[in-house]
Amino acid sequence: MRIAIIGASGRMGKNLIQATVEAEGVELGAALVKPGSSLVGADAGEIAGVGKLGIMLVDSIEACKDDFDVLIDFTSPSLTMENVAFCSSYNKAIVIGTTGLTDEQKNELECAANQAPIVFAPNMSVGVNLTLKLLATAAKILGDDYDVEIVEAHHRHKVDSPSGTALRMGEVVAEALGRDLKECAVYGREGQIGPRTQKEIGFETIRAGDVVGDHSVWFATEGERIEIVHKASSRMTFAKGAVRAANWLSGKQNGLYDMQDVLNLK
Ligand SMILES: NC(=O)C1=CN([C@@H]2O[C@H](COP(=O)(O)OP(=O)(O)OC[C@H]3O[C@@H](n4cnc5c(N)ncnc54)[C@H](OP(=O)(O)O)[C@@H]3O)[C@@H](O)[C@H]2O)C=CC1
Ligand SMILES: O=C(O)C1=N[C@H](C(=O)O)C[C@H](O)C1
Repeated sequence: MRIAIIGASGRMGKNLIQATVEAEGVELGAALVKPGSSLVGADAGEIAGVGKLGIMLVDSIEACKDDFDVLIDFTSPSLTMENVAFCSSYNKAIVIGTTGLTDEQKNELECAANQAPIVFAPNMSVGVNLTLKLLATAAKILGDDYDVEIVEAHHRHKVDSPSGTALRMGEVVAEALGRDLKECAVYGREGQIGPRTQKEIGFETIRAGDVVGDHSVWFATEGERIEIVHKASSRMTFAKGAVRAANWLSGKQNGLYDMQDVLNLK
């Protein structure tokens, strides 16, 4: 599997280059940066701190389309949607880690998946994907007596809120409780808000310093509370998951998959 990484000089991009180089069964085919970037022509390995790889950074996906089988995209929603259109028109696989997509963009992914195999997941770490299973189990056992609150913390540069992972955690818990997250989610309370309603699922966001990604889900009732917590301490956990997903896509039929499929957790 030849992998192309777009957003190669970004926080995740550099980790993705390292994870690709370290993984078996895959190789780095291309690495892309923003059009006009001063990094065009630089060695992708040197940018990622893993030494020379002989793969020069480029700024056009069209120009390197023969150099890869699967694109890994951790960028922004609008760029990701352009890349999805490109990959589906050339029947290339794509692994998407970008968060903050609108409902309309998520629907477009479902259509594009008729023409290309796609893995789309807000969090590629094994730990978070196991946590999603634990959350469904906890919610089913605890039921409506326990208030659910989801607290997430990320670095100061993150642009979307709540995190994609927090939203997915909310969806999993809501589904297990027979609720629709769109109807029961409450974001960032402030002012004279009155008492909590029984079925709401609250989201709180912290943005500070260099936090890689913390998620904590509370189930609280009179007399006790349970907290299910995941803390990422390195972006390599996401990058390794994305490369695993890229490798997993080899020979897969067109369709929309997530990390639960990749990790066989369904
Ligand atoms: N699913 C998961 O497991 C994870 C998901 N994420 C998500 O991944 C996304 C990226 O996060 P992060 O790496 O921190 O963000 P960064 O801003 O560090 O990286 C994004 C990169 O994309 C580049 N870029 C922008 N436009 C283009 C373009 N037209 N062509 C090529 N490259 C372009 C940027 O370049 P420039 O800097 O020059 O603007 C930047 O290097 C976010 O949505 C985040 O939430 C993050 C971690 C884990
Ligand atoms: O932007 C980040 O950094 C992260 N984004 C993802 C999200 O929005 O859930 C995953 C991870 O927590 C890091």
